[in-house]
Amino acid sequence: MAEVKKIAVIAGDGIGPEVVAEAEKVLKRTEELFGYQFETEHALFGGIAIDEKGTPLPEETLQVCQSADAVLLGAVGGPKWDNNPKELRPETGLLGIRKALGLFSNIRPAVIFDCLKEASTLKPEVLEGTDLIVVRELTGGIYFGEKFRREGANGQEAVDTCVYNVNEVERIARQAFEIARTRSKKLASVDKANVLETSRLWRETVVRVSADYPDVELEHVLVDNCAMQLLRRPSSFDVIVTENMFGDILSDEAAMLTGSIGMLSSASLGEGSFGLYEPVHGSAPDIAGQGIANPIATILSVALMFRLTFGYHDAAESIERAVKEVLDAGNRTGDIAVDKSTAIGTVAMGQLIVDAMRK
Ligand SMILES: NC(=O)c1ccc[n+]([C@@H]2O[C@H](COP(=O)([O-])OP(=O)(O)OC[C@H]3O[C@@H](n4cnc5c(N)ncnc54)[C@H](O)[C@@H]3O)[C@@H](O)[C@H]2O)c1
Ligand SMILES: CC(C)[C@H](C(=O)O)[C@@H](O)C(=O)O
Ligand SMILES: [Mg+2]
Repeated sequence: MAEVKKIAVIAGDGIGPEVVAEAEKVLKRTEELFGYQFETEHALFGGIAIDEKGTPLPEETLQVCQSADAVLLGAVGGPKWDNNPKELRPETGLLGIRKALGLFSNIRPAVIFDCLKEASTLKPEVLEGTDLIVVRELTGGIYFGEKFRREGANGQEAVDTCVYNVNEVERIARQAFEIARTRSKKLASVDKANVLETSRLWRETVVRVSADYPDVELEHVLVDNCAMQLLRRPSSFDVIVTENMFGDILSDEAAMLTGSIGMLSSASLGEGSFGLYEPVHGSAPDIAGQGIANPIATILSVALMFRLTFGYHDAAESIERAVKEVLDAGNRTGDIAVDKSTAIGTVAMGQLIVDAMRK
């Protein structure tokens, strides 16, 4: 009998609950097919937690996550809470949970399915051979530096500070080199070292760490150039490592190589095997409640959880193969459909994937 794995499930807001429900069906099917056992515990987080508990990250939610082996998260936020400075500030919500759980490394693979090339923003010949991962530093940089307002000579000023220490850069660099080692041994470190002091420290540190990885070919790319090269020569990238805000932006850009942000899964990791798994997309208030969100990013996040936290490679492969089969058969949610009139909904897509899973 396999050991019971505890998974904290945080559905969140907007389309979060819709896509997480499909991912939970995948967990259940995995138990039936492979005999693995999962104990799920649901917790409130984000806007719904503000409404019900008065805070985006209640203490009990943090405890549920801390006592679990992994966290499955949908998405949080929405217009109801976003603009109220007292409510869903990212620093108390998403940023707070990442920091509290020590999740400094955010892995965002952009997997291109051949049959979806028609949905991509790029021409098929430019996309050919593209398979890349953005490794985003997650608990430092301008997101976490001191922020304040002050009265300046010309009126009110707002200040966001960007801080990185050498240890923060070194640990993410080492992780990216390790990942590159398991792939095509190419690492692009993205910074803005022609302008930013944090980027100069970043580059120096990556260069120093690279001495321990002589088998990995390292290139440095300035972030503005990287944004352009991602559209010009995406297949020349394999692993991209970058700081928090650059990684946020570049991973949304990379999503469009796959056809939609509804396809991009992610893993947020710390030092051990514990991880938080979530789609890269947000709560999509514009389509929430309509049953049309693409659940594939969340379902592929479960596959990442199986690989990176549990080592259940057989079950991960079963999910990934099922997703490919369902897409190859022509099934599309609206975001990846060329002919929108043929699009299927969230539940139908989830069920097709569950039904296609095999041992
Ligand atoms: N990790 C998270 O929880 C997370 C991530 C990003 C944004 N957010 C929050 O989500 C809210 C909305 O943010 P946004 O609109 O900038 O970004 P978003 O990712 O929610 O949506 C951007 C666009 O992509 C579409 N989209 C996103 N996911 C989709 C899916 N699965 N299927 C089909 N289409 C999809 C949306 O309909 C929208 O048009 C904000 O409150 C933001 O702070 C949360
Ligand atoms: C909602 C926001 C705080 C978050 C981020 O910037 O990290 C999101 O965009 C993401 O990519 O997970
Ligand atoms: Mg983002």
